[in-house]
Amino acid sequence: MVRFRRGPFDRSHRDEEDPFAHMLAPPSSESLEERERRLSAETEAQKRSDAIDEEINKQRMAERRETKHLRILLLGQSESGKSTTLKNFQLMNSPKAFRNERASWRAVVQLNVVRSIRLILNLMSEVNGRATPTPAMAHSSRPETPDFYGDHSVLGPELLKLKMRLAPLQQVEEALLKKLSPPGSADFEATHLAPVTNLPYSVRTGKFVREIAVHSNSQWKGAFTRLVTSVRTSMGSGADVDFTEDPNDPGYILNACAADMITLWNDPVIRSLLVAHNLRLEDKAGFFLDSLERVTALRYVPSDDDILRARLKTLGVSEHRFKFKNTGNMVSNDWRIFDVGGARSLRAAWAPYFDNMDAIIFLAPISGFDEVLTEDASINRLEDSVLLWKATVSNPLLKTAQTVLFLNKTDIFKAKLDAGIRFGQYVVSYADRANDYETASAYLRKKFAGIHKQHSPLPRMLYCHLTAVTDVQSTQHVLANVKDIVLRQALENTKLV
Ligand SMILES: Nc1nc2c(ncn2[C@@H]2O[C@H](COP(=O)(O)OP(=O)(O)OP(=O)(O)O)[C@@H](O)[C@H]2O)c(=O)[nH]1
Ligand SMILES: [Mg+2]
Repeated sequence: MVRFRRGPFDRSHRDEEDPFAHMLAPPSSESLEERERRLSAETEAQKRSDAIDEEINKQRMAERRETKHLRILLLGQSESGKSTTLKNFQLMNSPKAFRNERASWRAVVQLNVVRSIRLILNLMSEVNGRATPTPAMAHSSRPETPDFYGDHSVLGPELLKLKMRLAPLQQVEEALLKKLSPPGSADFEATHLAPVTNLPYSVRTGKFVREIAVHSNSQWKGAFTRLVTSVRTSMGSGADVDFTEDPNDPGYILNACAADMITLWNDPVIRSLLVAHNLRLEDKAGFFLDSLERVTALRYVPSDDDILRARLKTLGVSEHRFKFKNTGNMVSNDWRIFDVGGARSLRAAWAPYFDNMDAIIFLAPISGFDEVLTEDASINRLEDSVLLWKATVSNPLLKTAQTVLFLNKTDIFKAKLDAGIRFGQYVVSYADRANDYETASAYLRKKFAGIHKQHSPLPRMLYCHLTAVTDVQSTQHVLANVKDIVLRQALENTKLV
């Protein structure tokens, strides 16, 4: 019979083959007394060995607690409010550091202002272009809208002069972009807004006008280090920050254009033109036109609220580290929060971060029910959020993560419903239910919860909040709640509860 060796732990042959077995065996002449002494010594040795093992295990556990950080991933479409939520975390955790960065955000607010004004100027150019059709336009295949020749009559000479006087804003834009991302840096292309063109408005606002964006791992705030170090009060109003020391500060031109910008924004003709073209600037990201006097002041330093409202698109994925004080030391107080770029083309970069997340915060901006995606005008924003939510909750890599849903931008959602925009016109299944905030938000809550329940690979809780993450107070409350949920789960995971 052929015998197979079954491996190193095959006991049937061990004694014959182990060269130490013979040496370690008790002597054959061992007396009963000697045997007892030997066994007692062996028991003692075993106890010591067990104690050492236990100590090593304890150390390992402690090390694991120290190195195992709690991980939260922020997900959602572009402009859903992920980076704004991150700013709230920063404000909650280290308000001093957050406020020390005010100087950096000043340029972003200024860029936001320029962008809003440029949207108005672009619209004026288009309307003006219609007033004096070139022969090419006259033969253009572009369908004539009923107001094709009508708009020009409303743009009087005063408005046209105003438009010319605001032309230097383009220089401001260039200067600010250079500050945020110097030429040659990886961000220059991404941050660069296209110059004002004569392309039709719909085309310019679609593909050709790039949004201000900064790569998540770039050091754009570093460009402002000199200014940051000159911020002498980190908590105060920043009144003693002197930007006027810099002769090239774009704030000079912006300040000089302030009165004209205010006149333009408050002009009733411009307002009705915006309404006629369905351009609700006040709902757009980075809207500061109602605070022009304040934000164009030479010594302007953004408030907390301004920083939360400032819009800077994220490219890539960025990791942010926090040390939160926990109750007790059962779990790590080391937190990592991951902020991703939400535009469609950037979503492929998310997947490597799905593994091992303690929680995801998914932001669905419910105010987008009547809007389309900037990157793809054929897709309704709310529909995109719903599909993204479904894909997220059904992802097997995220099955053990706690799911927190923020139905965000409730302030804009409410304002739209109050203004008479009908939810049921865009969400057919809503039919003719009441067009009020309570009914519509409850409907959305139920729909998102239904998808979560139906598509989660494992049964799990859903923590859903109606949020406006630009509102610091209510958001801090919600985030404290999220922190508790993550901590509680982490404690359960360590089987210490
Ligand atoms: N009114 C209002 N504005 C909001 C709210 N949440 C975010 N915003 C604004 O919407 C804009 C977009 O928010 P971000 O946080 O930059 O969006 P994001 O999800 O990080 O977008 P990407 O970086 O492109 O993926 C910013 O100007 C915010 O201030 C909200 O609840 N209400
Ligand atoms: Mg972002």
